[in-house]
Amino acid sequence: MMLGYQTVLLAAGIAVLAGASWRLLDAPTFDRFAGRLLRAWWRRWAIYQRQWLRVVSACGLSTTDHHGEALVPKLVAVRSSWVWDSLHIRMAKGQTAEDYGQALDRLANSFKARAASIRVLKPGKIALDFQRREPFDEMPIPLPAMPESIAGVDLRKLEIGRDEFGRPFSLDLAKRDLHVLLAGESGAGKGSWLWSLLRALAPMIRAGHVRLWVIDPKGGMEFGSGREMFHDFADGDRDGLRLMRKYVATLDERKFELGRQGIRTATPSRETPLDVLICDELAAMTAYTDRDIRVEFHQLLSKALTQYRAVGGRIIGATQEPTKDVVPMRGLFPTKISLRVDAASYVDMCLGEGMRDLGAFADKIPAYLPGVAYAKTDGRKEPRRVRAAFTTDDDIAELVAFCTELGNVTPIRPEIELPDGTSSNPYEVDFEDFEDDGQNVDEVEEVEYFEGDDEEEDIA
Ligand SMILES: Nc1ncnc2c1ncn2[C@@H]1O[C@H](COP(=O)(O)OP(=O)(O)OP(=O)(O)O)[C@@H](O)[C@H]1O
Repeated sequence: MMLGYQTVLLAAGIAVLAGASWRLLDAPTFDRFAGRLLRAWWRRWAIYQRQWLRVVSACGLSTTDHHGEALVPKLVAVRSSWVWDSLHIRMAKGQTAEDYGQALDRLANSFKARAASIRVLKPGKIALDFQRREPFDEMPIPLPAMPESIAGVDLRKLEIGRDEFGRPFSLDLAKRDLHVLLAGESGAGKGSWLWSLLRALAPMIRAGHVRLWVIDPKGGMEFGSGREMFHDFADGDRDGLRLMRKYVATLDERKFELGRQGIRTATPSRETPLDVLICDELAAMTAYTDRDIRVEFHQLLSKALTQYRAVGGRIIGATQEPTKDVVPMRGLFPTKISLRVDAASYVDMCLGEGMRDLGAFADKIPAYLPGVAYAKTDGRKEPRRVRAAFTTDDDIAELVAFCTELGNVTPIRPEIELPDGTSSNPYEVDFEDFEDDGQNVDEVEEVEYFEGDDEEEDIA
């Protein structure tokens, strides 16, 4: 049966209307499933293919063969994400990727791109990546309000910042983001990610349901101001090893204790707190230190990453160089975050093989946008571009005051050397001496954080 042109027009109209409403209602999922295909198709024909010949000629990328015939590189495919367009190109005979590298700025200007980069896909084939927009230029990232009580903390949704569509971005320390690796060069904004996470956990820290073990081996530069709210703190490499030993011994003990009781998973509480270990510069513990520290730390860290998930062990490791020497165990971190990194090769080292090809151009994050990162979580193929909110020194002071006001955080007390050569902790208190009058504990309903409902997270 022949369809009348009115029917075809009507069907097309309905499809356009449905697409437009979908985009309006949920731009991110529209982009993920339909937008990027439509956009790639549209941009290929409307922009790149139309201007291709002119641009490659103007940029000196077309040549001639011995008959004087033009040899022109071929545009074979266009892929498009919200921020980047990738042009797959078969180079003309006699060309190398280097030729395109030298013409990169000219190509970017010709296509009005903000930045460009080149990748070799296979012999004879390259990808040119053009950044079209910078969503974070215009987007303020509000610091999420600090939850007031532990009832307000959902371990599955610890808000850190916003993604490139302006949606809240959260980490899930209950199930998905059990250990997190953060890579970023100096000044890339690793601190903003770490402090945002602590802020989201604040009431649980205050109640003693989350304990923080912090190794800041660069002399306490990043975390020194928070030491009062940490269960344990080390500002050097040898002390970091001491802390790590203690962490592993504590969780080992808990693992065996719960095992003896037949409990397979622990619920965060004062008895079985979520023990979050943060190491601000892994390289200082795993690479640039004495061999004895390196070897033992590496062994303990690998153990901590593999054995304590169910009993409340979480590791957040940060590094400037996500190389094999520094983080040989990076495959054990289910969630990886790459802020601005020094080298293109660091992107896949941090996020995993092939992530840069999927659009995680972390080496191209502009220096004027600290806190922007690509986040790769298990179970999701593509990385997401995200910016963490910025926690100022005043916010940190407020956080520390809040977390310590009930006195549930074990204070860091230095050991002092006694005249007889032994050492003692002058502040050590035997807690058995005190009756717990229940005043210092937040009222909470018991929530099973590690097992239980499988409610879908908001962001697929
Ligand atoms: N999310 C953010 N939003 C806005 N500005 C930020 C953000 N994160 C960091 N900054 C700015 O960038 C500066 C450097 O950030 P930060 O010290 O966190 O980097 P870093 O990666 O921890 O560096 P280093 O490894 O040298 O400690 C901060 O002082 C702040 O001014």
